[in-house]
Amino acid sequence: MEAGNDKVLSIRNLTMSYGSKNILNGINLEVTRGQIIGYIGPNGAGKSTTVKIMLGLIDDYKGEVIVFGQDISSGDPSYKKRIGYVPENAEVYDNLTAMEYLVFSGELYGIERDAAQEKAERLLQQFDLQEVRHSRLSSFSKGMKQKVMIIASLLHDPDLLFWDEPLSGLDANSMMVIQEILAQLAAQGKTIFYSSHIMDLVEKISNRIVLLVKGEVVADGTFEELQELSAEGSLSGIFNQLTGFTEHRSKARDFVSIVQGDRSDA
Ligand SMILES: Nc1ncnc2c1ncn2[C@@H]1O[C@H](COP(=O)(O)OP(=O)(O)OP(=O)(O)O)[C@@H](O)[C@H]1O
Repeated sequence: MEAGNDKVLSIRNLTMSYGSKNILNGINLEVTRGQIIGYIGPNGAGKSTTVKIMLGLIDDYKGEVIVFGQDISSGDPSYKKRIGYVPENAEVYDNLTAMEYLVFSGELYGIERDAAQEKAERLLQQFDLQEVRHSRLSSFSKGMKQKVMIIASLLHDPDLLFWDEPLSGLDANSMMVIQEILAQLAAQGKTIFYSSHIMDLVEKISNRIVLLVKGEVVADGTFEELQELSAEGSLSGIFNQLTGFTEHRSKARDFVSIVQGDRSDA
């Protein structure tokens, strides 16, 4: 633990471009232990790019990124041992069985093979997946795969979690369990960075919401604080307003009237 220091992550003036296209335009974020951050924004806003930088996968950024007190540009990868990651899409592992994938993931993080296997078995059982643990991931439903990815990200009991759309495909009961797991992990001082397009869920799960638009943070606060910025009551309404999208009603009205036989161009 970082004695007496609650700061987990610090991003200062982060900019990044692909060729001549500016993707991140000066992001500043300070994150402390126990926060569940809903990291949201329109497609292409730069969410995954920011996460990839924090994971050390992209290094040609400008600005400062400090994780657990370590400037990640120093080249020392040790901070990654304390990170868990659920990628949006992990189909590359489809040919492995659930157990193979989990043991492999555990070993990557330095857990002994037997210990990884035992912990994986117990966690799979919690998600009712023990009977299919030796089946290939390619035969799993989307929600089953997501559960395996979630277990893989937690096997080494990390302090910082990056979850990219982790609950897509999960049924309502499983979502409630995961939501509760996140709350309990955060209460124990873990930090969760959570990217999703499912606004109702972000609203429920996060204790802080960061909205990114065109590579800039346009809102950062609790859901209640964001509500003060907007006339809208729900997070999806706030999202629409702050991203400048206000035509959903007129678009829907036009669409429905065409469906119902309106032949005018109006
Ligand atoms: N490898 C790459 N080469 C060139 N441009 C890229 C690359 N990866 C991402 N981009 C561009 O960077 C921008 C930000 O992409 P990013 O994936 O970070 O967005 P995002 O907010 O995660 O979007 P989504 O919600 O769709 O996942 C987009 O315009 C995308 O086209």
